[in-house]
Amino acid sequence: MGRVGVLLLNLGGPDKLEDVGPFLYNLFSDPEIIRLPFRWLQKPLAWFIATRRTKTSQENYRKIGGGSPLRQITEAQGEALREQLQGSGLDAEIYIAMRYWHPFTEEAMARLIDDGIERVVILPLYPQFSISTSGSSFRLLEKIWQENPKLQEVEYTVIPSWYKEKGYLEAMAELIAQELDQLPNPDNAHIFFSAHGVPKSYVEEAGDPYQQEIEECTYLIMQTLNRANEYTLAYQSRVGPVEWLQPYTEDAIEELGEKGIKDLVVVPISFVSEHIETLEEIDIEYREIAEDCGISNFRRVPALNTHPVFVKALADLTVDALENPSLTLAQVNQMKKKVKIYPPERWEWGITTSAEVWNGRIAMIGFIGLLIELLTGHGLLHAIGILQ
Ligand SMILES: C=CC1=C(C)c2cc3[nH]c(cc4nc(cc5[nH]c(cc1n2)c(C)c5CCC(=O)O)C(CCC(=O)O)=C4C)c(C)c3C=C
Ligand SMILES: [Fe+2]
Ligand SMILES: [Fe+2]
Repeated sequence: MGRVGVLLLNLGGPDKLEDVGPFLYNLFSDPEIIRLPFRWLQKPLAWFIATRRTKTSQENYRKIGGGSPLRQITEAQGEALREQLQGSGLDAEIYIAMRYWHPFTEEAMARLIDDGIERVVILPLYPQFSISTSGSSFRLLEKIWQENPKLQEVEYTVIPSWYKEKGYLEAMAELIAQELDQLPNPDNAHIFFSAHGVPKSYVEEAGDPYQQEIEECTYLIMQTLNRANEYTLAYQSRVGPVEWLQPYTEDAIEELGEKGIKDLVVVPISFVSEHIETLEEIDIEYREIAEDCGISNFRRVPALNTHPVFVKALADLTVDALENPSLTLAQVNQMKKKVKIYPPERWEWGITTSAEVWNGRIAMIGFIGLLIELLTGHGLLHAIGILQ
């Protein structure tokens, strides 16, 4: 076998407060994060939203030490994986490919080519697939592969999602059990799975399998845990005005508080490293909500980070991927997008879903155009003299 590389995909996060604005701009420039009918609107809208969000987001990063720990943790995971693979006789180089911040996917691919890697395993650090996370990285990689002739000789295989992996489920169950057992009465605790949300339209219109994978993953973790505790699944971190997957974490916590739940063990399940949504959103914001509604014992299960059982699971996934038939990026992008075409391909007359979708979009574009014009002083209404 030629020289092997493992490409670890992750989202990336600002290392320091000055990075927050450009990081947010990169994130909102991605059509897999904000799905617009017109490409030309993407960059101005990304600039607009990033500019508006930067201050609040910086405040949140300030509360967790002035930047995201994601790069450091992902590097430690990469190093632990390299050692684990070496221990089982596979010498592999690890490459970290972030989607919106350093080390960018393009940088990782350039290094991988320079190092003369001949076989690559593409392993997203997201257990469940979403169009907005692994899907976005896969799409970018497909483009990089198509555009670089040097990559035509590099063999690769993709692991689309891996939430059913035994070692992953066992590591999650172990961490939950540890947290439950800190409580005076572990059997009475309510287990609260908090997944990162996505807009509802991703699932219902674009066919994102994310919700189904999250639900199945939650069920499998509970089976592995093998305890009789009651549990809830809710979705956190909603951004913007559209509807996201429900129930929202904040509402579900309040409801449990009203029902008289006193002990809550919160499990972050869409992500395997500590990041702003665990350290700030759960540990600070949701804890406050819980305490305000009478939940006196609020505990959060730590992220997997470099948990040895989890690292072993990543190594097993890598070895299995090398031993099994390869999966291409085109196959995975096709396979994971299985329901409706978005936007609807064929126009239908009357009060149809497609008409409603387009009406909404046209109204949104008009509204955004007006906002940008009011802020910048340039645009159609100024040109034709309606605004001065
Ligand atoms: C599985 C995990 C994630 C999904 C799904 C996801 C979808 C998603 N996220 C946004 C908007 C933002 N995400 C931000 C940061 C961020 N998101 C994830 C994970 C998922 N996102 C991570 C790991 C991070 C980085 C965290 C860090 O420590 O830096 C941010 C920036 C932070 C903030 O301002 O709140 C935004 C904004 C959307 C719109 C979306 C689905 C469409
Ligand atoms: Fe996010
Ligand atoms: Fe958030």
